[in-house]
Amino acid sequence: MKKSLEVDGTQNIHFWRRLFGYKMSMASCSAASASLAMEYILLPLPGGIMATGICVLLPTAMIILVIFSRRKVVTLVTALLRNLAAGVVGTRRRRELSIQVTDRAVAHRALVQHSAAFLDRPLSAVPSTILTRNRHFNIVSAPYGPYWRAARRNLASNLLHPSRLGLLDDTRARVLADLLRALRSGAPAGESLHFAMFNIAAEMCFGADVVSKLGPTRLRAMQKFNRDLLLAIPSFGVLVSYPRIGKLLYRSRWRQLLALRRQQEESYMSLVAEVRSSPPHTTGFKCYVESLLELRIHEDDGRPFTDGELVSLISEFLGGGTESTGASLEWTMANLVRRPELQQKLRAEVDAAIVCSSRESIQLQEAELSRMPYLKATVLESLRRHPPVATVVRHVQGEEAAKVLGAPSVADVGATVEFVIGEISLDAAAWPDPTDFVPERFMPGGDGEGADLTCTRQLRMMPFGAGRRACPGIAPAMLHLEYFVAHLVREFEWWEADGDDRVDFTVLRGFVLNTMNHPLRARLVPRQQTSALVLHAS
Ligand code: HEM
Repeated sequence: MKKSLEVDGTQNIHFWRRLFGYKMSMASCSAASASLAMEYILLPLPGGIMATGICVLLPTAMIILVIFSRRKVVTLVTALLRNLAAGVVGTRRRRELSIQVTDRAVAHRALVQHSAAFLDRPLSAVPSTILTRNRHFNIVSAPYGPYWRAARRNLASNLLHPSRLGLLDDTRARVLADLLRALRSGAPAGESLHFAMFNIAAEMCFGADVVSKLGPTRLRAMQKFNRDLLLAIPSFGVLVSYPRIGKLLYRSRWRQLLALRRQQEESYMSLVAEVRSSPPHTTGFKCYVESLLELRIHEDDGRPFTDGELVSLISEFLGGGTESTGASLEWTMANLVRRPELQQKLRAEVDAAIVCSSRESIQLQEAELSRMPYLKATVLESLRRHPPVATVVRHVQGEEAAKVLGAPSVADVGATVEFVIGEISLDAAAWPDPTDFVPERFMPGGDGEGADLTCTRQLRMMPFGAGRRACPGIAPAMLHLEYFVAHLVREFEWWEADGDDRVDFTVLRGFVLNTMNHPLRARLVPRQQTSALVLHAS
């Protein structure tokens, strides 16, 4: 197995880290080093020498570690046994490369210019694909083909298309009112922002009537198990690669997976039944579930989605779409709390737009938002500096991919390729002082003026991915981020809290998304003049 590859911005990453996930390799330095020692020293050797090596390495490592800590010995032995049982077998079976791309030119070449060779993702670690042995897909996990096309087309053109977003004005207004009420009564900022994004997605998914019957307690419970699932996904990786052995060795993970899936099925299918029994919408906004129930996959004998597929698609919609938007909203507000001068500049723009508004409504509409360049610049800078999704992942094999990656063996053995979104958008050649938070970059005359989020022309940041499998949720995500940021700075002055509640930009590691490790806390001072401005305008 080729151990290290540094070609044109790509590099091989450790098999063991991929196998056991970030948490595992970080859990104990000794276990991680032993894993790496095995990977580098033992695995390339013939069976007999390898076994002898393990016999030498294991007792030596134990003797050294006993001197330091007994607890570490236990961790090491457990890790080694698990590595031996699952990993060694696996390494001998699948000698695929694992490649990281941090160079934006390589990313553009691969994902946009040669997108046909970069269409599939590796096996997904979501419960549905593990439990059904890769038969129930959602859009993210589906291989490029008829099922993916039908499901993606339905989502992108029926629900998320920019022309449909105006139909959600009432939903946005309702969720905003709930959010402002919660913040005025002292609810914690970070959690409230995430819940607001979940609330919008739930209405888009099941319709306003069904969600209003649910009530906030059940909605919060749904949000919680969605988040628990996203938190657990990295640890399910081993169950995907080695379902049989993984199930035996990681019993608690297996039980957690079953419990999460059961919760999803019970909760979502009862709501699907309610949507089914409601009269269909002939005009206005049609919720996601309604569109899924009507859809037939023509390329697959015109069949409808199965219940298992419905649960997976709903889970993806509620989980992926809301946690990423919620994380981005939280990062944006955290930067505005830390930098009051940016907040002031943004507020001046928002206030000016409201004074100029000819309507009585206090809700900012898409038309007004589109006339706020500094608002858009702030959201874009937040997505560049704190991209909520950490990596774009592809599974590739064949000549074309091998050529683009500069790794000839990819043609035969294949590779998992991770495009590291955060590093790509911190390229100092594209952005001066890349780690600074500077919305002005995206204003007229700035380096990022006219930034292309679809990355078609050029790739300088890729928060929504790139190519044919890029995120279909760009339009609603941008609209909701701009809408909520504008109203939040209009309604409150956001000041930094004291002590432990000061803004902490540490990222929660080991999660599939880049969210704040310490949820945002802030001191919110309601602004009285807002309603006066609106009255003046009307
Ligand atoms: C700030 C918010 C969001 C960010 C940063 C984000 C980011 C991403 C990224 C990086 C990908 C992978 C793209 C690739 O592989 O090239 C993705 C895929 C996807 N996103 Fe989003 N997303 C956001 C919001 C949403 C929303 C609101 C939805 C809608 C419910 C959504 C639905 C999806 C789906 C279905 C895919 C899979 C696309 C496919 O495989 O064809 N996302 N997103």
